[in-house]
Amino acid sequence: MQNLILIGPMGSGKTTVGKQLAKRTRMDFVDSDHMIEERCGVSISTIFDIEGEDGFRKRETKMLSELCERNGIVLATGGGAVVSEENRILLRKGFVVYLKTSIETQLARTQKNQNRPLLENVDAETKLEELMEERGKLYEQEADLIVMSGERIVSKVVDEIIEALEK
Ligand SMILES: Nc1ncnc2c1ncn2[C@@H]1O[C@H](COP(=O)(O)OP(=O)(O)O)[C@@H](O)[C@H]1O
Ligand SMILES: O=C(O)C1=C[C@@H](OP(=O)(O)O)[C@@H](O)[C@H](O)C1
Ligand SMILES: [Mg+2]
Repeated sequence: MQNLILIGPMGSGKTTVGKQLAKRTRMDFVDSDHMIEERCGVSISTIFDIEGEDGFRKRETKMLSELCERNGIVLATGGGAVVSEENRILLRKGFVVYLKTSIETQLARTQKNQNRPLLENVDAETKLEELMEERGKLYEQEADLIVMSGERIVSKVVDEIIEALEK
């Protein structure tokens, strides 16, 4: 069975939607960031502190290559997973769903969470805009399905993905 892979920016809901989608489809849920944290025994922020973004990206590619070997999982990626071509090729083995949102929604949803190092000590709105400038086209290009995930309850987003899969 093909993997269902969620892509999109920070705060688009990949982790949250992925968990519910997995329950509803009776597939296993895997979040690549959580798997990296489990393997390293420290948070994503600590990995960025010690090894920089480059170190994190190497770990992310290694993790994605392992996870994409599995079958029948719902995989929530991190927002930067699409930047590397190597990652994009790996993700294409699955059915890729892009959770699309506005910057305002991303801002509201990421405000409370402390574990997003790219948004620490910077103007978060400017940073999210810059990242979308760089990554927006890649999300669109890699998507087999695009679902709007702003201003909607999680179960509605999941409904829409399941309906599209059944077609
Ligand atoms: N569709 C949604 N409606 C309302 N809140 C949401 C929705 N999707 C996610 N959230 C909330 O937004 C925050 C960030 O979601 P998360 O799943 O961690 O995003 P991502 O993994 O894409 O960065 C969480 O607190 C989550 O509960
Ligand atoms: O956009 C990014 O580059 C990142 C997004 C994060 O995941 P979420 O999109 O799940 O927040 C996490 O992988 C890391 O902080 C880097
Ligand atoms: Mg996440």
